[in-house]
Amino acid sequence: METLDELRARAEGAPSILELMDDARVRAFSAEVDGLFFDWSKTKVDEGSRALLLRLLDERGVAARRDAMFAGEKINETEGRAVLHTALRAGPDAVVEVDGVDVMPGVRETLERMRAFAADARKRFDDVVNIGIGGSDLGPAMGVLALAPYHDGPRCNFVSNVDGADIADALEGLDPERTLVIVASKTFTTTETMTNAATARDRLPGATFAALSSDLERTEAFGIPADRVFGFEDWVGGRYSMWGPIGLSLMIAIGPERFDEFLAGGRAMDGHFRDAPWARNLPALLALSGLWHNQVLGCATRAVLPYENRLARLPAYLQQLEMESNGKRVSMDGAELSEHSGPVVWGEPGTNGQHAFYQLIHQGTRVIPCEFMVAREGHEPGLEHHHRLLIANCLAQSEALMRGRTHAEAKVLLGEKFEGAELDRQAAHRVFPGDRPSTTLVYPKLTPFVLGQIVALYEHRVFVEGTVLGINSFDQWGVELGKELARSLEPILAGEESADGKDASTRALVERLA
Ligand SMILES: O=P(O)(O)OC[C@H]1O[C@](O)(CO)[C@@H](O)[C@@H]1O
Repeated sequence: METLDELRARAEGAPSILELMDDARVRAFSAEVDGLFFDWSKTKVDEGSRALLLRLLDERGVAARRDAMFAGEKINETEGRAVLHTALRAGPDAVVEVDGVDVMPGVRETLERMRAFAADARKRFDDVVNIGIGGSDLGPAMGVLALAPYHDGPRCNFVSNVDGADIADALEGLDPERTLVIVASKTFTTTETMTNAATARDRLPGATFAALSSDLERTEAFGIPADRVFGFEDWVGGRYSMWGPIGLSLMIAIGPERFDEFLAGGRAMDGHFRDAPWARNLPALLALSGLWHNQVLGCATRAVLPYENRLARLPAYLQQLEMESNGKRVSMDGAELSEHSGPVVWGEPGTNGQHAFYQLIHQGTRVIPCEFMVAREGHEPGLEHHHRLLIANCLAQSEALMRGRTHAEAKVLLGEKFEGAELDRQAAHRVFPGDRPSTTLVYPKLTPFVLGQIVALYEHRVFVEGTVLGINSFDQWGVELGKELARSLEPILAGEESADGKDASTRALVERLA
């Protein structure tokens, strides 16, 4: 891609972030929508590079593909499907057609059924156990923790791992009469989920079961009556599904009205993504900062660092959203990508990470672009001083990464303690190279509406990055081979089949573990 080459050339010998920094830059390299403020001034993108990055969006036809997505066109070409998670949060008057048929009456009807079911479940049950994995787990699990201050419904437990410890621990001490087990699986075939669901049925007789799935035949075969099944269409991808039936546990936890606020937050971000010019468009700006760091500068990872303890599951949620979407090796036409695919995404809430892995971010030899997130206000009355410390730490980290500390400054700090060569040696360990990039997302307070804004912001960011790279962000063929091989190994481990066809290492491991 020529524009990317031009960007790489500009990045060579670009001024430092501190040299670029001034008030005008902060104004130019930040944008705000509905209280959400994104600052990407602490990157090395200058005006010229920003113009090229924006050009990339036009060259790659991002606007046309975005409009095609919202219009229900089948942009998930390898599976022949539309991509319409946005329909799950569209307003009451929306009309969204797939193959000439408006899908919104069905969406609204399911949402109404969910609301009635959730309202009743909030009275009848003390515990909800959501059994699902990947997109059928991470969204609601992340959301229930994030919105703990609004959680006034039954306790919610999330079981995902096929490790029997997960389901055994979750079922411990539950009263079947007061427990709702939700089997969440789009396909209703996923080994982990179906194994855990069968165990729950055996071990908790008398519990009420509900299902969230696209496959109504399989839910019936499992024995779940139709009035406790909430279906969705194939145009909702697993990792984009927490807005609909897969969000049922979240709706039960916080109540239907607050779930509506969550949907409204997502809807507001959709409107912004569709209407705002790219230069002020938050999903586009997040994507451009991502492309700059990953494809232009060659940084293979990015850290997501929420200064919000209740966003502890957000990095895991974003790992699936970003890495399952944009971790591809070929472009839409099947040709090998000419650029790297999406980055490794990882992170932990601050300030905990500061006492664990930030050492490497500050002084390691590789540059790790950091995405900080922080709220202006917390939820804990009387603990405002905690929140001030939280904000101070968040801002201190991005400042330290940018500013760094020179050898001369380190020597001054050491004062009289050392001299000569020993002073130089000791100072070298205390040098911070600085000029390390970060972005900061500031939100007013982690309400259901704001969580909706943030999740939709990241969804669209992934879409923009994927589109620029020519990737289909909505399939996940890369998970299939491991599943097939696990299916072939299970009977070998059970002693029912021979390991002869396997390689020497796998045979030796089977022998040790069988
Ligand atoms: O909801 P299902 O069909 O059980 O799938 C769970 C997860 O498994 C995957 O298909 C990957 O194996 C994810 O994309 C999906 O979110």
